[in-house]
Amino acid sequence: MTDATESSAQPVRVRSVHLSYGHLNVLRGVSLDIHAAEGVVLLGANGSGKSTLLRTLNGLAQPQSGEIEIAGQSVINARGAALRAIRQRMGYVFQQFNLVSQLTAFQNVLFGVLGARPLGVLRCLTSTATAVDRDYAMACLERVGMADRAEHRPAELSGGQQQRVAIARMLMQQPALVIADEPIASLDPRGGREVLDLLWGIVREDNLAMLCTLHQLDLARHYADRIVGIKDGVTAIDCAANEVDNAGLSDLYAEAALS
Ligand SMILES: Nc1ncnc2c1ncn2[C@@H]1O[C@H](COP(=O)(O)OP(=O)(O)OP(=O)(O)O)[C@@H](O)[C@H]1O
Repeated sequence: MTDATESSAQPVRVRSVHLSYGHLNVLRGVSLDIHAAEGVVLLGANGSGKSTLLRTLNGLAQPQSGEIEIAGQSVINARGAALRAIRQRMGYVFQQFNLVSQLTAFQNVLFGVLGARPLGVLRCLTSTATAVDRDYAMACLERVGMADRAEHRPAELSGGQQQRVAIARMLMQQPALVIADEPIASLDPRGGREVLDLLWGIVREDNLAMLCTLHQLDLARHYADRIVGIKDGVTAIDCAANEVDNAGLSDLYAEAALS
């Protein structure tokens, strides 16, 4: 496949994915599409398999059957350089921020791109990153309003500030697809809204595709283009955010029947 075809390919295409952990059938035929510049919120009760589904997208969890394509590239059975190329397209924002505690905010952002290169950690620590990378890291910090905290370590930052640095680190990767796994679960309501405004604002401005798990239905409706809900291992809801009905959402959180 040519680069031009790859870049125009659908960011995420998941078909009939089945994944079990031993006897626990977590995903029993999940399908999901994310189109270019589309923001999708993934809903589902605790333990319904949202994080597992996210982990299948970058090959960290291996389904027993089904198809997964990221930008037209098959993830299942991808190894080595092919898997690394798929992962480089994806930027992550996690519930627990996952910043390196010994590194400053600036170094953590640099790590977003250097972590995948030879001697990447050393370059972050010894300031041997190129001027281009350093300038871009600072621009990413500026974009999330954290340039004045560039030399602070994570322990010196609030949760909301740490998540801003994590968003800058994600931007440093210049991803085509953003995966955000409960990005506000560790923040208070006001801080959470600020982080979601920032994250979704960047995604919209840069025309990125995003898959974001959330537990707040009002926020899902507010930010998403489309809402996908999983229950009992299958895609129970898949519709435009302004079309999702309350009964469907309540049913999503009614007692699950995983076995
Ligand atoms: N590596 C693993 N080995 C065995 N079981 C696992 C593993 N990872 C997840 N599970 C189980 O799979 C089920 C789905 O977990 P998952 O974390 O995907 O759910 P979730 O929808 O993200 O939940 P939450 O909303 O609580 O974060 C759970 O019952 C969990 O205990």
